[in-house]
Amino acid sequence: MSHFRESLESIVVSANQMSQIEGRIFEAGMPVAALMEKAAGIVATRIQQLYPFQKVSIGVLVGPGHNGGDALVVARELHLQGYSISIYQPFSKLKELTLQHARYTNSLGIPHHQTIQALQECELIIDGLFGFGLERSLTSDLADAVNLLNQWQKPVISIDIPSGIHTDTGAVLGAAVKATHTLCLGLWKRAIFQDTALEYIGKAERLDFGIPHSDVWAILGQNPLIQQITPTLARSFLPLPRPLVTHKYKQGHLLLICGSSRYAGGAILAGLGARGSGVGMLSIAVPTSLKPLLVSHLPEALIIDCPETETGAIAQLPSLSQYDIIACGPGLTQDAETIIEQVLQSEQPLVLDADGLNILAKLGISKISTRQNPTILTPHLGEFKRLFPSIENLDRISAVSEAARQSGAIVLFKGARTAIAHPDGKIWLIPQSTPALARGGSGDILTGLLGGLLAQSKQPVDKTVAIAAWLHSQAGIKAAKDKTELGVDGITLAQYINLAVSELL
Ligand SMILES: NC(=O)C1=CN([C@@H]2O[C@H](COP(=O)(O)OP(=O)(O)OC[C@H]3O[C@@H](n4cnc5c(N)ncnc54)[C@H](O)[C@@H]3O)[C@@H](O)[C@H]2O)[C@@H](O)CC1
Ligand SMILES: Nc1ncnc2c1ncn2[C@@H]1O[C@H](COP(=O)(O)OP(=O)(O)O)[C@@H](O)[C@H]1O
Ligand SMILES: [K+]
Repeated sequence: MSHFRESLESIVVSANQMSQIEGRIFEAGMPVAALMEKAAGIVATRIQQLYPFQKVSIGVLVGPGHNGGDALVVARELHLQGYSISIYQPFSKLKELTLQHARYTNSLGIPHHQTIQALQECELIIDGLFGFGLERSLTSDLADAVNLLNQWQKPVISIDIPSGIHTDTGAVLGAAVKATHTLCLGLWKRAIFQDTALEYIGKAERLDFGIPHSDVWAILGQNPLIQQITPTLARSFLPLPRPLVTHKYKQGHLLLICGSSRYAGGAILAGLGARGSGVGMLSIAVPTSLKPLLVSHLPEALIIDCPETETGAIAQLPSLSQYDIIACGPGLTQDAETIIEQVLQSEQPLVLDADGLNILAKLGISKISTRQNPTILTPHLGEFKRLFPSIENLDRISAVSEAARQSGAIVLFKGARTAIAHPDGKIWLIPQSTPALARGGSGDILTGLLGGLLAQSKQPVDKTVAIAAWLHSQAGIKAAKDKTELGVDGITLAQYINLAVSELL
């Protein structure tokens, strides 16, 4: 892919932004019908690549707007190529252009049906009910039709976005088409990155139909607020190549503070994540009784044995001044409150995870507001709710953005699709991952990896946080490919980090 085309690949837009971008194109003179012909023509070509066997019978769902218009153009082209097409068109009132296409497909003899049952024998469904113009919930008859379609469990290709999914929030509006494949038109829409929409989107693909870059930048600005991490961005954010003349302390010194007699494994896994980052020097502060265990798992790390509480948590920390980055939390238990107070006073960038976050929630999130250097919070949903109880009823992308704004921290919101927000409004999205990571210990690996990359990086902190999350997901994907979704324990995951890096280069 050329650099020119690739630069649109990272862009993620809302419905409103997409409609403004299209609006500029139309205002400049591009006929609406010509743009539809272009976009839908590319969809039809892609469907032919995916299903080249013309004997396949295809059902096409047609909505009232331009998504329906796209679907009719696709129906026409596939019909002319010899495919057997049946159309489901439940609306009598159509937008003018869509109506014209419907007249023509009718004249070609393609059957138009008002009930979805007529499509029951079709082997493939193309969904053009609604695109980014969906503004209210699907009503009863239509919702019933969509639910019935989902029960058939046929291959479904959705045009632009699965119909019924809100383009921004990814919420299901009444009912939504469960696609096996989504062909996103022109620019990635927000919903593609929302956990709530994932089961509906299937395999997502962006089809470029030649949107002028100037129109995109005119609406989004040169530094768009929301971007997904692409391999090109990931490559440019990595702390590579290393300078030839360097030494270990110049490649970053990370202090991990983690573990307790109850949760020893969290410290080991965070250490292994840091190992995967290639950090120059790794120190790990653990309760004194854990030292021999940590030394045996991580011979390269400097293990600092800390006095421990009666319950086996870290009671006291060494001086923190010599480290580039501190990452703190995995396996601490809630008894480590005093040390969280101490790390909050530290002058370095600070990553807080797991019990570090639970203790911070108790102390109050405002505790981080006086910190001079960045604080990075890495909550999963449960931790997020404890930290930000006032953020309710928002989709994940809006929620993480609001959390960063309220707290002044960089917030990495873990999930099936992890999202990272900077207090200035910038958001990074992680496009792919694997449920193989839904497993105790995956998050500890991320904490170590993130700390280790931050210690080495010369990039802005939010970019490094994003690349850590991206590598973590990629390592999971690669491990799951080799070992199945059941084979990605923490130690395995850590070993695949390096493979994710080397494949990127
Ligand atoms: N305008 C163009 O020429 C292009 C449009 N494109 C397509 O156009 C789509 C956007 O088209 P539109 O703006 O027409 O919007 P949609 O086709 O997504 O749907 C909007 C229509 O559905 C109605 N509607 C919304 N919610 C409804 C509900 N719950 N129940 C019943 N009716 C409902 C609206 O009143 C409107 O008529 C994109 O997703 C894409 O597929 C792309 O092909 C690019 C080119
Ligand atoms: N369904 C999923 N798909 C992709 N990634 C997931 C999924 N569930 C969890 N993850 C990832 O796995 C990690 C789990 O972290 P966390 O919940 O902190 O676990 P732990 O504390 O047990 O290590 C996060 O990076 C999260 O994004
Ligand atoms: K659709």
